[in-house]
Amino acid sequence: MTEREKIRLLQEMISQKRLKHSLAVRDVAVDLAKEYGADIKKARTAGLLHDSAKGISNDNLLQMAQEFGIVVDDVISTVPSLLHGPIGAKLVQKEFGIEDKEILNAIKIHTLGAEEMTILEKIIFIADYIEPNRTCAGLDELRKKARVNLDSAIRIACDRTLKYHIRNEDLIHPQTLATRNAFLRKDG
Ligand SMILES: Nc1ncnc2c1ncn2[C@@H]1O[C@H](COP(=O)(O)OP(=O)(O)O)[C@@H](O)[C@H]1O
Repeated sequence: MTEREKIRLLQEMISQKRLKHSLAVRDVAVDLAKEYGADIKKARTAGLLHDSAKGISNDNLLQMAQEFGIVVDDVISTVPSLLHGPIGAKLVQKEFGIEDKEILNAIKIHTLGAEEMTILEKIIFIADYIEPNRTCAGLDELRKKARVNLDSAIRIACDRTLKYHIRNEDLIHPQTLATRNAFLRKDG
């Protein structure tokens, strides 16, 4: 499938706004892949397709998780949109015919991260966070950090997510804290 064909299919799955975000994540991921010597083609594909499941309703995400045998923990059952990474990886395999494990895993874990991440996984995680359409305060500093120290940028991104959800009095998935602690150690 060419990239143009991928974009055409993706357009049927997600909103225009989400497509704009996906194209921007693709571009930032490519820049970071060049910076860090990662596989540019894989970064491009994973960046473009990371939010393929973002247009699926919570009820359908939960049903698909059951069909795919994806574990739904306590927090995820309350915040089913956390499934869009794992379900997205399955969809990208099924609908786009992508079999590359590294691409699929980068899509799977792009929201919560993991204690150990490949360079591609780190790039997709942080590109999603810093792409230029995101306008939250203080992001420019994180954008600069991502160019010089990916591990530190991931730790800061997790801190920001944790603070945001605490401020909102939201339920928080513990994987963000586990990712944050692991990257604090790497960084320190
Ligand atoms: N650690 C977390 N705990 C609970 N909810 C989270 C956590 N991280 C993200 N979320 C929520 O999961 C959903 C998907 O997250 P994300 O992909 O970061 O959203 P977006 O790309 O729309 O900003 C959002 O509703 C977000 O608020």
